[in-house]
Amino acid sequence: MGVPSVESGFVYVNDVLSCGLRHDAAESRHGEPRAEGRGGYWGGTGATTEHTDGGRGLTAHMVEIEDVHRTYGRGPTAVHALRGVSLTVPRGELVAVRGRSGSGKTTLLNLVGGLDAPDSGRVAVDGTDLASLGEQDVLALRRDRIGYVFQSFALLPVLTAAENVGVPLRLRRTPAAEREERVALLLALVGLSEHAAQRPGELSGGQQQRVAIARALANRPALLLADEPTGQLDAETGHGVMELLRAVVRDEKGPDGEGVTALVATHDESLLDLADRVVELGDGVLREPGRVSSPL
Ligand SMILES: Nc1ncnc2c1ncn2[C@@H]1O[C@H](COP(=O)(O)OP(=O)(O)OP(=O)(O)O)[C@@H](O)[C@H]1O
Repeated sequence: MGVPSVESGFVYVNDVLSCGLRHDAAESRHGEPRAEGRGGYWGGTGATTEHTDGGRGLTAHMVEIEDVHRTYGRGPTAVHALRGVSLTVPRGELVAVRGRSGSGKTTLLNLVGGLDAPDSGRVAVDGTDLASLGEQDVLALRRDRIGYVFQSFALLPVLTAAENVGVPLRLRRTPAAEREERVALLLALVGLSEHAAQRPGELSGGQQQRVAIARALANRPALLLADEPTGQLDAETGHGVMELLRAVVRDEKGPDGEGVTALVATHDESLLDLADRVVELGDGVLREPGRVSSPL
């Protein structure tokens, strides 16, 4: 069998990036079809929410989740992953969602990332109600406005660090010179300029996650969704990666001066002090530590 080409790598990563956080999201673990046809997303007209700041026309909240329910399966084996979750994430904040394994963190991030639709309730991202978007609009939102960071890094092993970072730019057909400039800048941002020519297998786990964060930033997303980004790293390396996400949310600005917002799922207690706000998922309900009940 021949060596996989860069092009086949793009096809793969396009799948990964457009499928987002959970690679098996296209079909549920129980064979349940995804949201299409369930009366969920991708049938609508693109309505926006109303609470704009009046100046730039942006909503105050990057993410608005209102009384969202999501159940997998039916009958006695049904799993009520989310049971009336409400949450707002203001622009420019880093919000951490913590909760034990199986508490619904990935389910929540999938809904925000437009990979799945709630059974009921409302999810709005960047001022747009996702239920009002058609499929192509959801794809465009994911490609242009959201960056994903996975626990497993999801880098292409045949590509160098620089090529991995450049994949989203290639998918958007960004001219080579512009692409190379942005890749160099991003690798410098994550402290990996010296490692540009190395492949993932030649990098440590922490370095690989830094490459993945640089890739997530390539298209200047307004929202970063990170699902257990430190889950495969030791405590110290994980803290470094979380500090990087913190710095990105504090310092990075898009071409229009807009900052980055992040929603990060983690069960690592040591990372929580870096968040602007921590919310906790348990039994399908969201709580702010110290508070008794949602909504938040
Ligand atoms: N596609 C699916 N089909 C059926 N059940 C699912 C599906 N996805 C998640 N679940 C169930 O929903 C619940 C919440 O899962 P979810 O993956 O959102 O939790 P999590 O907090 O992200 O867990 P982890 O930290 O282990 O990744 C679990 O009981 C899980 O088994």
